[in-house]
Amino acid sequence: MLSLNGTSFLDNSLYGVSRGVVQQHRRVAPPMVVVASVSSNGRAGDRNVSVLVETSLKEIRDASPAPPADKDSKSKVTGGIGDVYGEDTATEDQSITPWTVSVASGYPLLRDPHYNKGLAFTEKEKDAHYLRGLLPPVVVSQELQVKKMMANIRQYQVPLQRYMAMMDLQERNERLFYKLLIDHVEELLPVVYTPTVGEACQKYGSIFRQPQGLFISLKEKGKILEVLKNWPQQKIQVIVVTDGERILGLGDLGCQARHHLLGMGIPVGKLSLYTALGGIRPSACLPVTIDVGTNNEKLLNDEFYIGLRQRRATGKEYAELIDEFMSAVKQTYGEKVLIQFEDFANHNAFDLLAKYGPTHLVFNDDIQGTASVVLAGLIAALKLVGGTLAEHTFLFLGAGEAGTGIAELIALEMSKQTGAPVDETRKKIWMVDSKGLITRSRMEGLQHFKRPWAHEHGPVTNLVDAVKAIKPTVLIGSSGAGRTFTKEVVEAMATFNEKPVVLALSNPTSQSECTAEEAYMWSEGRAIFASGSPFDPVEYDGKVYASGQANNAYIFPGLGLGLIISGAIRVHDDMLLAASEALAAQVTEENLESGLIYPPFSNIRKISAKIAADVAAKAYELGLATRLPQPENLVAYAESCMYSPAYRCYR
Ligand SMILES: O=C([O-])CC(=O)C(=O)O
Ligand SMILES: [Mg+2]
Repeated sequence: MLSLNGTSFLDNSLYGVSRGVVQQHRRVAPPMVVVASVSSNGRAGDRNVSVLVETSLKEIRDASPAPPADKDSKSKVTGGIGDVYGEDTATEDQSITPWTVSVASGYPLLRDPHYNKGLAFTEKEKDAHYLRGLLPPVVVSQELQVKKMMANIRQYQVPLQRYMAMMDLQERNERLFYKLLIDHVEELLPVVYTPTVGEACQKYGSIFRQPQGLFISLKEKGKILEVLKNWPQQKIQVIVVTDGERILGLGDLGCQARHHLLGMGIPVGKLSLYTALGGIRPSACLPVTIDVGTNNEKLLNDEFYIGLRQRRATGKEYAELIDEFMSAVKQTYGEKVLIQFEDFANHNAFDLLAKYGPTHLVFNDDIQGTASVVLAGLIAALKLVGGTLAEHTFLFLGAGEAGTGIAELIALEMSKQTGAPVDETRKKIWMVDSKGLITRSRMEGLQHFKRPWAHEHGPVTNLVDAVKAIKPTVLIGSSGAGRTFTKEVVEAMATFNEKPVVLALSNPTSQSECTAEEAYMWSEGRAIFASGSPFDPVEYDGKVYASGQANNAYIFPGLGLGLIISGAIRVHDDMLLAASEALAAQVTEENLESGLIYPPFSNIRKISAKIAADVAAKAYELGLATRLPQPENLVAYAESCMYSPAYRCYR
């Protein structure tokens, strides 16, 4: 262990670098425990920590005891609090030279969310890390902390208060936050994710918090490479990026809401799930908000708005900023970093995916993740309603990213199953947009992503008439418009289907096309229903109906893990199909009997490992994997790579 007294350590000429922050550090009373190294390019990496140290990896190794045998720290340089990677999963590339990491002890240690354990520091740790007197005498287990925090959170009746309590915890004690989220995933998912995150993005305006990700605005044009260097972590594996133009079904939230945290609400929320549900270590996740302005008048006129106060840049200006970002990311983190596009507006989302799909490891959650989760639900639903996919007829309300993305994946799967060309299988899928049924006669005015769904039919101007005309067996809401599956619509579905499949996908709950209660009531309890945001079980006619959550949160964490563990360099549609099939395979007879077409979220880490294994297997099969040789048991390998939120012992 390289454990040095701060003052003498800084005076030691072996460790040559000293910058302004070092001076600042000298004034901090408690000595420091430091684990340090710099990247091979000699660049001091971590501008946010209080000490920057330049030395070679070898010097640290020499100064370190033999690595302990436990799995967590295997073959890594360890020292004092935290190792040079800062986290512990096998998803790390052991060959890279690490970034600078320095870790404070004493008072700053209690303020560092990555290492803070609160009341769980042991007596030995209190002595070794200058904590004595800074904490009350009790030493509690992480389990007891979880119990206490859950009791605190349950005291709040208002979801936004629970959300804030969770965000506070994340900023205070990251491992406890993830332990809570993992151990109580079903209860806490609606708190840190949809619907509450959407409400938070819209409503919360008064509390200042720490920024939690990178803001890249037009002001940073020409400097994005430098901006990325300001982020404290170097080994990034997943980036979730949004430009805020279509947040959930809520529209343009610009740089979003009115304070720093919420500017990042969606990317931060998604990445929390990458960690909790998919086991990607937190320090490998980078949330990014691209700010090119907003067309939301309310925000533009809001004196507290934190984003660029201008209308959205478009065309060349927009494309150049994104292009600079994409290049800078690849240059900084290499070609195996996964970039997830989230909540871009339709007019950019498809183009960005088409443009960067061939050159980067990119994934659009709203087009591809939603598609994969819905296909999984449909595969499971077939066991209840009978028939093959190709024997069903699909009608979508909403022909944007989610709708056309899902439709395309269904058409691909049908084609795979029947051998018919995709052009043919698409004919079983119909779409209604704001102008009515999409038909060939409307072809000229249609955006390119809607055209494959324009079939021969006379004009139909609204959903009810479309339902009556097409007689779909499956009705899918991807409109972002709440309460659009009216009584008449659901009743019509129930007249010609014994078990109508009704999926109300739009988020958050306020935008859901109908509620679970409405779906069951209006179909006399016969609907197979799932929704993007969760609904509590409902009672109808003396029977309790639970409904599943058709949300991409089932897919992206496992898909991301699979891409990372295989070192994949591109996302392929077959990986999405593999993810769908893996998820559908996790739906048990028991789930189906109670009307659920998704497995419970309580098993999500196991499910993610299975999805990851099948996605990775597909990456190897397609020759897109770079991590060789292929592990023999991919499920076991995926599981062994997952981040654990258990506290580590600081020696
Ligand atoms: O965030 C969610 O809950 C699902 C999603 O991607 C969206 O609605 O845009
Ligand atoms: Mg989304």
